[in-house]
Amino acid sequence: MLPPDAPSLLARHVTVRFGRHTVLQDVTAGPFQPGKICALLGPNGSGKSTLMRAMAGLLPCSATVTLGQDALSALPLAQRTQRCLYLPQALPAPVDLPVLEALIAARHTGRLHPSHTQEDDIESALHWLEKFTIRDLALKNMSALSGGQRQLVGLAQALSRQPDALLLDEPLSALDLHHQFAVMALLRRETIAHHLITVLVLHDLNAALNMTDHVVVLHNGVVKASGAPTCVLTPALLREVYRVHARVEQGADGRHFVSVDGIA
Ligand SMILES: Nc1ncnc2c1ncn2[C@@H]1O[C@H](COP(=O)(O)OP(=O)(O)OP(=O)(O)O)[C@@H](O)[C@H]1O
Repeated sequence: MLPPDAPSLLARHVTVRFGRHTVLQDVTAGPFQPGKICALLGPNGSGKSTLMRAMAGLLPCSATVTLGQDALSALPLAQRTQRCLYLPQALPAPVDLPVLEALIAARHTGRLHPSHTQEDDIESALHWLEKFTIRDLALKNMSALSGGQRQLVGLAQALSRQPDALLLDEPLSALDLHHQFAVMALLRRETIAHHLITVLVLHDLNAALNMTDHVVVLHNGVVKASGAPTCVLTPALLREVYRVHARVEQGADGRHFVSVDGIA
């Protein structure tokens, strides 16, 4: 049950230009609801990362971003990041630091925890490593991790900071099938348990269909459609936006999948 005052995230009037190229034109995205996972979809170059970075305050742009009654766009960046955290598509830098320390450093970024003891910090870091089933990496150096392991550590760092809203840019891109499913299931559990607002960029439409509550489709600088995944991903939208002849089908187990017949 959600608390009655649980805030939702809303971005309005997002216009972003790079030189003469207008990437987003007066986009309204949201409200993204607490306790729900929303996938931001769209073809390459459609502006998904740009929209996320604009929502997180990482791009100079005209936009009004609110979290409940609070205008995030009026907050200093450090404060804004505590409430609405963007995890970029690029993997965390392979710094010369053990994973455990990288987790502790992330917990302290932009925030002072005067009441936290070193034991608290270590316990919290181990807790998040455990959740991502990577506790065995605790003492390994960040620079010695594989791409997928770095992505898992980046996600653990992001979740450990406990923002109100998490904006995850292609969080599954370096993960094998097992970890893709495990991470999506973990995100769902955390989203529900902590009334998190989780927005993620996905290219895997099957994951969007089966593991998210809502999708927003970007195309040519505007929101083309938004709503429940199976309602939005129609053959007409897949043809126009993704340029494929395809349809969503349902397997005997109830799960949905995209069946592609060819390129449109
Ligand atoms: N810093 C920048 N300078 C100039 N153009 C940019 C910049 N960042 C993004 N763009 C352009 O903005 C458009 C949208 O880019 P964005 O990264 O938001 O797309 P995306 O939907 O996330 O794509 P992908 O699925 O390929 O990651 C692209 O045409 C890109 O070339």
